[in-house]
Amino acid sequence: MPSPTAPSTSPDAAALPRATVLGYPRIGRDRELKRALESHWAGRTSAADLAEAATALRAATVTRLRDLGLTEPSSVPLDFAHYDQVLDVTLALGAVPERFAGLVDPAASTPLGTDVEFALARGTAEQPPLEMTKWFDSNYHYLVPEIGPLTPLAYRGSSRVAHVREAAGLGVVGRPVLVGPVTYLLLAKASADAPAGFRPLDRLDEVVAAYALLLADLAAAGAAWVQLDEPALVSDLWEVPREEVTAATERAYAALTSAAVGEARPRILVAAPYGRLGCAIDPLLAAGVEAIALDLVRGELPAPTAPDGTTRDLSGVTLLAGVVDGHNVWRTDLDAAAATVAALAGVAGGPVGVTTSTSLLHVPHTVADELDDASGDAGRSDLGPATLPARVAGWLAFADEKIGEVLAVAAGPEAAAAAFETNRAALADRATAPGVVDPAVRARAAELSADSFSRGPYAQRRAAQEAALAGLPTLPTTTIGSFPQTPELRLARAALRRGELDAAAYADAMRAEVGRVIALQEELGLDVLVHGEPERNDMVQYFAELLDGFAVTRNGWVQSYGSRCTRPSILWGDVSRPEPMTLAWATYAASLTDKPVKGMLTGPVTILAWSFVRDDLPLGETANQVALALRDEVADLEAAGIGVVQVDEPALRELLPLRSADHEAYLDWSVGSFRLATSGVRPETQIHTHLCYSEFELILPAIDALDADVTSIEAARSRMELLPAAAGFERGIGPGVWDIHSPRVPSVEELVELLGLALDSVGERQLWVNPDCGLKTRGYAETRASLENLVEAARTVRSRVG
Ligand code: MET
Ligand SMILES: [Zn+2]
Repeated sequence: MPSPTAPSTSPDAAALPRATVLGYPRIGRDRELKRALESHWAGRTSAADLAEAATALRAATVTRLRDLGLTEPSSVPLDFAHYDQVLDVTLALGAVPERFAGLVDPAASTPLGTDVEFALARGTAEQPPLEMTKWFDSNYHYLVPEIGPLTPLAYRGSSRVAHVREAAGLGVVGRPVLVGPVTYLLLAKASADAPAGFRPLDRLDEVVAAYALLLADLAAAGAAWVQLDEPALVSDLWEVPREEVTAATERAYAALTSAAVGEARPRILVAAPYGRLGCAIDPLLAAGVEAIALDLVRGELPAPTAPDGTTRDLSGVTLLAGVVDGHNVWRTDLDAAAATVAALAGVAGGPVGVTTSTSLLHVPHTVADELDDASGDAGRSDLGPATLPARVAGWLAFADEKIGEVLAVAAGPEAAAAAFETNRAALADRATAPGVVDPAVRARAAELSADSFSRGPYAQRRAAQEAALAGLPTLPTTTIGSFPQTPELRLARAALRRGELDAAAYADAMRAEVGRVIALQEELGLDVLVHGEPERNDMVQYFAELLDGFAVTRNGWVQSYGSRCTRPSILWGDVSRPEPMTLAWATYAASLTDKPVKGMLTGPVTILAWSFVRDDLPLGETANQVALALRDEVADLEAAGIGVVQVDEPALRELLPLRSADHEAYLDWSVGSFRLATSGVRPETQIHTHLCYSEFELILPAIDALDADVTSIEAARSRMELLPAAAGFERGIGPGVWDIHSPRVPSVEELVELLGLALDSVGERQLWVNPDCGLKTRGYAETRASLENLVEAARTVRSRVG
């Protein structure tokens, strides 16, 4: 075991700062990066213009972080990426998939440019981009590396080196941040040409050799510390068994620390955000990394003994206590955080640093942008009227405010007495504010019994539904809910927001669209119709705006992927439904046709997953509150004669905890909340659900337990791969046959073929015919052509099965 070089905790250049953050939003307070990227992609600006804008944004960020108080050496994280931090490592390693090889000169070892970067991120006319998937349990998406036995893996230079020099030019010793080698390879998938059994982790040694060169480059540029993010260590969701992950971690970091600190490398901080590190700390200790950042919001203090009974020696390592939540927007309880830091110092046997639990990538820039200009607190006049109640804003800390919290905790309750005092007052205000606890909501939740979560036996429901929906053919056709969001619809919404269109005129425009969507579906011959969701800006925000207990921000943008941002709602109080939310649209649509119209709701888990949730109530209880509001909506729809209701849960897989030990509890409350929302109906009312975006094998039993009468699920891209595993399903299932992620129109033949594959696994009485997901991002040309083919394919297969 290499002997660790312990950094001292005295304030010299080698010491890790007492206060830092693991990362900062990259998109810019006014989404400068988004605009710079999109105008470059649209051909309006050159690569040099983009580089200039990005340099200016980095300089503004470094200066801002310093001005906010991150003044110690190495306390400012340098984590800027044009598009994605995982893609940055792919570029540094030259790990370009074979299909893009033509873009790269293999002989040269120069850094890859933005042409290659954006080809991998966005695809080219000929080649599809890297796949994109969710980053741990966040709503950020990274680009999945594709690694095979022959994929190039040699250091080609990293943009971080220039970023270190830029910061130095501003008088700041920055701390470059990179995804670590173990996490990089665990996030990768085997390339299409890799032999069976090949795993990207098999190429660890080459990747580590490349990182060693990168580290040397960073040291030469003046970096005293580097931060390597290893969130993979807190997760069990890998195909590679944990012992192998542990062994790989020790091997990788022993190799990296074997170089001398100084010219050959900076000191190494390994960050383990998003959960409990547990025993995965041992290989890091054994390898002698200089510092480890622990997520103490989700995770816990290291136990004094390792599983083998030996005492853990923490004397050689600096620990950073991640006590400020990087993943949510609430003010930290500073007293509790200070106590946790003290407890960690007790375990560590010496002083520890203070940081965020994760990068601040997941929260907006600053609460100041949500305050009314009149508040005088840096209010912005260019953002329109404030949308967040001022009182709620007082309970929040976004990225900039969280930096203040880290500094306050590091200083301690005496030195930062004023900050602690303000904090206590804000927390007390939140605890007692009306709406945070709504006695009527709590009373209703307390009355729930097992009956509230279950419907009658399926056989009985099926018979009742067959009678109620007697006009439906076998293999009924339907869509997932949304129809194309045309420029006219977006313009109408913008005009409503600006006050140029009044609510009545807006509603008329939406009703007209519902009329067009119903007429189109009748013309195409679809069987179960939808109203098309024209009135919804977003499938979660639409409900958040109508439910009590939620607030929306005006500038609370968070990067979702590349240049895309979302503005999650903030769930701050007990949830209830002041009035029906979708009823008028559904009944209007139903009045235009004799065919069944499917009501359309977003499920409780998805509403929580895509909002900032409260931290003062267990998620399961919040989910039940949302479920009860939805249950009332379902009841209203049923009473108004809507006999089919779909409750979408595309995020069911996304919230699955990273540790297997936590799965059961999660699936219990998440499945429970869906059942609570949907089980109040009569047997003849048909409940649908819809899932997409993820691989669902792992949670098939939970999907079954939702007990929906019909489940539509994304399946076209994977060519029905999931279905054999779903063979035990007895209820209706609609595997998507049209991949709606591109404008490509699937032919009747290929749709027939996919339906044939589906029928290998599920019975013809169970099979529904539908696209993979909603059509809101599609245009009408391909929508019409694809749905025509879909209806035709269903007819063809129907005539075969009789
Ligand atoms: C991401 S799932 C989307 C479901 C929604 N009903 C729609 O059709 O858009
Ligand atoms: Zn979907």
